[in-house]
Amino acid sequence: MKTFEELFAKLSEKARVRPAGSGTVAALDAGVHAIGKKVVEEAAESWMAAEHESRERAAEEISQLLYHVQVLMLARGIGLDEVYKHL
Ligand SMILES: N=c1c2ncn([C@@H]3O[C@H](COP(=O)(O)OP(=O)(O)OP(=O)(O)O)[C@@H](O)[C@H]3O)c2ncn1[C@@H]1O[C@H](COP(=O)(O)O)[C@@H](O)[C@H]1O
Repeated sequence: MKTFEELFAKLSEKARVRPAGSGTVAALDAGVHAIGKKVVEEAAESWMAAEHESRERAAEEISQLLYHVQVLMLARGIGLDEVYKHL
């Protein structure tokens, strides 16, 4: 388990070190368009799970949505503070 900030730190490190076998590195290499499609896909799955499945399944889909949102941020070089200032 990790917090939103801890996951972002981990993914930032993956982007910097680029370890072999990292799904995050592969996603970053695929680019903003492909990452954006994953964000939309996970958003839809989160919605469907929240409406039709268990709380646990919805939480799982939402965690995947948060992951792909963070990858999108990294792909555009957007830091947490740049997002938080709008909250
Ligand atoms: N939290 C996540 C996480 N959530 C979702 N995903 C990715 O999102 C996919 C889930 O998408 P789907 O439900 O569509 O599953 P799928 O259709 O079977 O997968 P695809 O065909 O779409 O790849 C997973 O297969 C992972 O590739 C994640 N990948 C990584 N993390 C975290 O990121 C860290 C770094 O990961 P790597 O970069 O792979 O080392 C990991 O230690 C985890 O903590």
